Amino acid sequence: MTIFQFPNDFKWGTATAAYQIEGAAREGGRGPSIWDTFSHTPGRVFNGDNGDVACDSYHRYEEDVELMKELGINTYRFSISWSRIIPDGDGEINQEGLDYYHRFVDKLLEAGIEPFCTLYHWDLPQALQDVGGWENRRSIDAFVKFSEVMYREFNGKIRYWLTFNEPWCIAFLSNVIGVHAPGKQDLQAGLDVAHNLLVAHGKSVSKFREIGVDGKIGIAPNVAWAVPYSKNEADQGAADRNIQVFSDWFLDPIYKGSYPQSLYSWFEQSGHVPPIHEGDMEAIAQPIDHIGINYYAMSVNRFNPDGGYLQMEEVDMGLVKTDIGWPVESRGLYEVIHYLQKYGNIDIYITENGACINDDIVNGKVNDVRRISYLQQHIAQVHRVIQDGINLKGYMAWSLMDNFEWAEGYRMRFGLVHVDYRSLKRTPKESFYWYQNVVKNGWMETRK
Ligand SMILES: CCOCCOc1ccc(-c2cn(C[C@@H]3NC[C@@H](O)[C@H]3O)nn2)cc1
Repeated sequence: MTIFQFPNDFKWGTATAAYQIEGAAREGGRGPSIWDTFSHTPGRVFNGDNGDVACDSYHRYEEDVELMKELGINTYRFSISWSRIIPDGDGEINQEGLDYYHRFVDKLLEAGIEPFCTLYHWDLPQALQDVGGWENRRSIDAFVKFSEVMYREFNGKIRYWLTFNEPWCIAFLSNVIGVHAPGKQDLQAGLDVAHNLLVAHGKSVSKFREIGVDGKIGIAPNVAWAVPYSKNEADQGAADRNIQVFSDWFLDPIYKGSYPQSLYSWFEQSGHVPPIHEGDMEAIAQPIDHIGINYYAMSVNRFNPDGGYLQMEEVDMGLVKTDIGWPVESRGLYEVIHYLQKYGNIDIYITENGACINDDIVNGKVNDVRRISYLQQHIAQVHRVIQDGINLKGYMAWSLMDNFEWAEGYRMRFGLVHVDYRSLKRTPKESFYWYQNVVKNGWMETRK
């Protein structure tokens, strides 16, 4: 038997996001977001699923907090629906929206659970998209205004903040690959969005410092770890580009004040460059306190001239996969966190890690042993990283409960808690009780 002992002050949590769990899409003064539009556009989301109701957490948040108390976590990562706070993106403030999040955050604090708040988890107010969305620099000032409202309103209640969740998804998955909202397939649009969200991030961090918020702030890139299929240069280049587009493209501007040269040149060779205005790179490079890392899987990459904007393809090496088709390989978590040490021994939180395992309820239980195995492997890697002296401060399992998995709709389940989408009944899975034990003990044991 092996025991993996974690620091006493380690943050154990779970994570969710507003559009994926709240529902109440047209209640409480909320305005439409790009995900309301996208999910109601035929063909964009599996089965025509949408977030109109989701897990109904807008009305059931007290029940959700009770589940968190039962789970024993000390941290809960959630996101703010921008269009609940400012329905048209940069106009009037909706007090009902602020009131909702005060009720929710107060419940967390009463339960002794640290709120860990993501300001932007993909749900841009539609009114801003109508005038170009993140391609339009107007969204920069709109985001800074939204973030200022939140900083001033929740200073003293929320101490841990993230500006953006998964900037690669916001920029490239949504505007170059096109499977997420707004569903564009235009490389220049992706570079414009990536740049403008970075400027918005930096200006929001400056506002956070100017206000003197009692807390810490950062950003949460989803990261890729990739190894080349062969030793030939073309395959190595493909793997490097894949890694860099998720992490370096965003963290180099923040930590170094410039884009990574090799990937910048890669895009430039096809005539695409970020729309850098005077002062932008200085605005982006505001010091931050932590980064959140979202890790799910690693990949084996090889060069393919027809392989999209990176001329890269992932090679199926026959590994065990989760039910969304991602290979289970926890080694990548260890490798990528070491890779990120080039930015210094920064405070890192694993703000998302989990498995899509679509087991259903049988005789009142969900025996999701594959999710337990996935979590065990990845939490062991977290322990290795800490043993190496890296400042890994916390782990938030994705997700507390099954929820709206974007273009996959409700068919893909990542939760420790099962949700029946007809009755909205929550049922803790076996992985919930396994994780509860790890959190309670502060250590994890494996059989051998
Ligand atoms: C035809 C090519 O198709 C490419 C699809 O490419 C991807 C890549 C990555 C993802 C992805 C989904 N998640 C989980 C979420 N993280 C944030 C939280 O909201 C979770 O729901 N992480 N990455 C999806 C699709």
